[in-house]
Amino acid sequence: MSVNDRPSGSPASQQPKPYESAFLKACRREPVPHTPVWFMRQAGRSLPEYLKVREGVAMLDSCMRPELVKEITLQPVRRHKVDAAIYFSDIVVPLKAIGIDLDIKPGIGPVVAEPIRTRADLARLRDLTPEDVWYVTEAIGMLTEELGTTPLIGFAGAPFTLASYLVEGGPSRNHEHTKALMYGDPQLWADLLDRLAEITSAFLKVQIEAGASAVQLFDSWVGALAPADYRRSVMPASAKVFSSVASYGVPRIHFGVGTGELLGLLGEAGADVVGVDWRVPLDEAARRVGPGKALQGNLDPAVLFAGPEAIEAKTAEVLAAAEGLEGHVFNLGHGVLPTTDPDTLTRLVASVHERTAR
Ligand SMILES: Cc1c2[nH]c(c1CCC(=O)O)Cc1[nH]c(c(CCC(=O)O)c1C)Cc1[nH]c(c(CCC(=O)O)c1C)Cc1[nH]c(c(C)c1CCC(=O)O)C2
Repeated sequence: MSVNDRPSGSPASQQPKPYESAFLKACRREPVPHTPVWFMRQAGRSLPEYLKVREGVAMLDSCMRPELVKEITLQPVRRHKVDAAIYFSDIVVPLKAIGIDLDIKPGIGPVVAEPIRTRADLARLRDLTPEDVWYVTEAIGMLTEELGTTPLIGFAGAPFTLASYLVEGGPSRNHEHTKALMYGDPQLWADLLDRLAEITSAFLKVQIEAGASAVQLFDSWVGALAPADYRRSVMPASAKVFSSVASYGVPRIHFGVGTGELLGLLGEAGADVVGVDWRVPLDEAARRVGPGKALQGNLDPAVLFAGPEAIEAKTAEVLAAAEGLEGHVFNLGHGVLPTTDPDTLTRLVASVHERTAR
């Protein structure tokens, strides 16, 4: 029994629950009062109140302070009236928590001191326990209380995207070391991805057990792979993550960038909701994903710089392509860009709600 179950007679059910929220209904492909909206990277540098509370606090340190995590997670909910909160953290937090020496460098991203490239290196990836990430349990406990009926999305990096940072040692355009390992030593690669699947599964379970109502698996860089390689070398690990949390019954969202050719497989890996970037219109994405899944997306985040008329026109385009989908969660096709004017995001939420009110 989790906090996400339908209300019953138990005392815990007397608190308002997000079960009937538009966001969770859309994920379950049920009728909604309006199309729900949230934004990847809705918390972060686009918000002056975020920059203020982050002053003098390093990114990874901020992820380990429950009060600060709570405040940053709530900021975009208060300001934009989005339909869901996303837990403030980073995909590398569970790796840091098991003792990998890494940092998030401003303007660069995660940097790993000693890349993982050999069988001996694998031993550094030990199991993650709930005690390793006690601050996640504590922050989510506080958050679900404050959020009331607004759902909280938990998240993790998918095995491929985590492997890419670990093997390259940092952000990479071509993922050459990662692919060299994948093509050159398939057994070591499979063992590495399996290890990461275990860690990711444990991290998602901590978040769900603490009260997250949905989870998103970010495989941001998986669009670098051809479908046959994805199916053979990556999908088993991502599928393991999805099946490890299936019994909780919370919606599982799967997202990557440049995944037009992979959309069907991203669904097949075990997602209930497939995230789509801006390169494939949602009606075409629905054909590629097939029946039985909701879709999330897919306004180009750069459109938010084009002025109110263009934003409205492109929003209408996304919603028109989403008409007739089994379930649609409105989002950007990737994260909010740091220089985005936050007022455009607030207006966008209101506009989607107005245009889709039923
Ligand atoms: C690939 C990836 C990372 N982190 C994440 C991904 C997957 C999502 C995606 O594809 O964008 C996931 C992530 N990272 C962060 C969140 C917070 C929740 C939210 O979406 O609001 C989420 C969901 C906070 C963050 N994670 C990071 C920031 C910026 C650092 C800061 O504010 O000081 C935030 C708010 C740092 C980070 N961490 C990472 C990158 C590429 C960067 C940006 C580096 C930079 O441009 O400075 C790795």
